[in-house]
Amino acid sequence: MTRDGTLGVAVIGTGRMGSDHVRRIDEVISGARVAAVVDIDGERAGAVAASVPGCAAYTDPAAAMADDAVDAVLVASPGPAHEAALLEAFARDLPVLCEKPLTPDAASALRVMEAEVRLGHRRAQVGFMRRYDAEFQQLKALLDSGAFGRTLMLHCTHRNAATPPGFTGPMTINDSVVHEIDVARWLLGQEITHVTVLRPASSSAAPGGLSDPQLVLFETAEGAVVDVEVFLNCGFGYQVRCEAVGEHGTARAGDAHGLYVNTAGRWGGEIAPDYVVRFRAAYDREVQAWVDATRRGETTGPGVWDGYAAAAVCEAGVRAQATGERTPVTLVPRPALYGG
Ligand SMILES: NC(=O)c1ccc[n+]([C@@H]2O[C@H](COP(=O)([O-])OP(=O)(O)OC[C@H]3O[C@@H](n4cnc5c(N)ncnc54)[C@H](O)[C@@H]3O)[C@@H](O)[C@H]2O)c1
Ligand SMILES: O[C@H]1[C@H](O)[C@@H](O)[C@H](O)[C@@H](O)[C@H]1O
Repeated sequence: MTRDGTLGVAVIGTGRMGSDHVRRIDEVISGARVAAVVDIDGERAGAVAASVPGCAAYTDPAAAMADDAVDAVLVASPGPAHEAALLEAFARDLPVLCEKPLTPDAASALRVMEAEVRLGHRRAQVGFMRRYDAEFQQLKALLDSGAFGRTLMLHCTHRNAATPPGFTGPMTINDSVVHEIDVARWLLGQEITHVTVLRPASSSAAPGGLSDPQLVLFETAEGAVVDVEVFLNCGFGYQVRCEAVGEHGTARAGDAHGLYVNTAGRWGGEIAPDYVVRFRAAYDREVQAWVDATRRGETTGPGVWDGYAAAAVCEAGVRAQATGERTPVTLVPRPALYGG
């Protein structure tokens, strides 16, 4: 850390999320600065580095992590590149904020978890940003207060305007539904034991071969049921909602549509175009929380066990998607490092 205690961060991957996190660290949050950026596309890394005073550009994550100005790492490369970056950071005992998913499959997530367990202390926070969204936090506090009794069901909606090019069927689970997997585990405080995926007739807006929308069902260890409508080419905007059904009441997060407007014989609010807009404040809080905890020498928030458990559920989900069968989730025992 620099003499004033500011955290020097290397941001790995300078695409949509990485460049937004660079802007966030540079302009929005306190206690950190972007010391380096890394992208296998050197031109992109160079262009992003040029926008931040004193920022170095690299094409190799290991070289950036060896830079003396780097105290911590924010991983925003695509999921398949996360394992290598995490293992390199652990080898140097550097704190990490890793964008979701931790890794795209359970075996690689397990390798990452084993490496952190060998290190002997938690070093990574996983980018499940909904845990930092104000409405989701209110919902969590309400359920934890016990006012609604046991939570019996969650009804979730996850809609995107359109999928980016190259989006595949398994990504529906691994990249999108992974958020509901984390939200369900977090809100209910239970592991998911079984996954079922139903595939209605696809929308004509779905790119060739992609099953969209889908209905994903989770069953949990204490008998709760979670349904997720995931519709990634809905066309009209970005919508994420979660309604909890308790014994004594229901509550729904995700309806804040900004200004409520009456005009020309109609009433209504706005729908965010994408996650960058909808979850802007949550990303800000998430990165600030990571920086604050790291400067205190702590690791907080969703961690590697959460990333591993989510990857195991995703793996069952991808199998359930292909077979149409109710598919069990297999988890290794929870290591003591994560409260097991
Ligand atoms: N939390 C969220 O809501 C959210 C939203 C979008 C994306 N994400 C996650 O953020 C990550 C990045 O997604 P994105 O949409 O910004 O992708 P992107 O394709 O826009 O950017 C990825 C960047 O990483 C670079 N890259 C690829 N391999 C690399 C490597 N080995 N080392 C360094 N750089 C590498 C690419 O050249 C590209 O510039 C993914 O894990 C994704 O799932 C999270
Ligand atoms: O990578 C993105 C991101 O995680 C968004 O939050 C989610 O809504 C999208 O479906 C997914 O593709």
